[in-house]
Amino acid sequence: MATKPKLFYFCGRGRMESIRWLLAAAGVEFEEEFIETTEQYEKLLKDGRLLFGQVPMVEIDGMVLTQTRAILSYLAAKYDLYGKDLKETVRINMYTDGTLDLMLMIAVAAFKPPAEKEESLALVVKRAKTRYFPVFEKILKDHGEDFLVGNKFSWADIQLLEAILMVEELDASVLSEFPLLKAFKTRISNIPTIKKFLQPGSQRKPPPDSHYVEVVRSVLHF
Ligand SMILES: N[C@@H](CCC(=O)N[C@@H](CS)C(=O)NCC(=O)O)C(=O)O
Repeated sequence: MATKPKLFYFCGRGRMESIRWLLAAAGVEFEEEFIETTEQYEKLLKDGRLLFGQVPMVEIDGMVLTQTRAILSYLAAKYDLYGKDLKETVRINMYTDGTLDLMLMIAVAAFKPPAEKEESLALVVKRAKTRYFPVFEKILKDHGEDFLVGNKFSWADIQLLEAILMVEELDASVLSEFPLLKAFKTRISNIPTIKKFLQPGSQRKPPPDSHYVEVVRSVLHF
């Protein structure tokens, strides 16, 4: 039997969370090793397992993968969540690059001092409302289909739901002007693998708290 993919990261969302979402949505079980100490991180470095000295790192199919987007696109292709041809794939890449940019703003904000953090998170909500969500609302309106690309469930749908839920944690009414995104959220949340991932006790991680921020800071020395 094939071994489960193994994820190496901190015990928090950060750059790994979209990888967890994609695996969970594909119905793939995975193991996690949480980095909690400098010694653990240095061992990974010393053993040459981190290509550019960074995590996320994922062991899968006999490979040691790093670079978040590369890992996500490998998983999307492997689990048939990456469109039926190059034209669908590039659209999925555009949509997921957009939602990754938005979610990275949230991840980075956790490490800022309180006043700056508040300002950054307000900007996230503004960007979601004015830059990102109008685009996805229009895509759904223009083609009238259930999914973002090719009328088929893909990585783009999974990551848009992840982004919507993250922004809703900052502003629960963020979808009030986006009726099609509201319906999309309900639809995608009810896909059985995703529904399961959204239940308490899954490998989904909570928003960053002060403990998470402290661990990352102390392991990475910043
Ligand atoms: N482009 C990389 C960036 C990875 C990255 O910056 N990882 C951080 C943790 S979230 C890290 O390992 N930082 C340590 C360092 O850069 O030395 C990716 O997307 O995976």
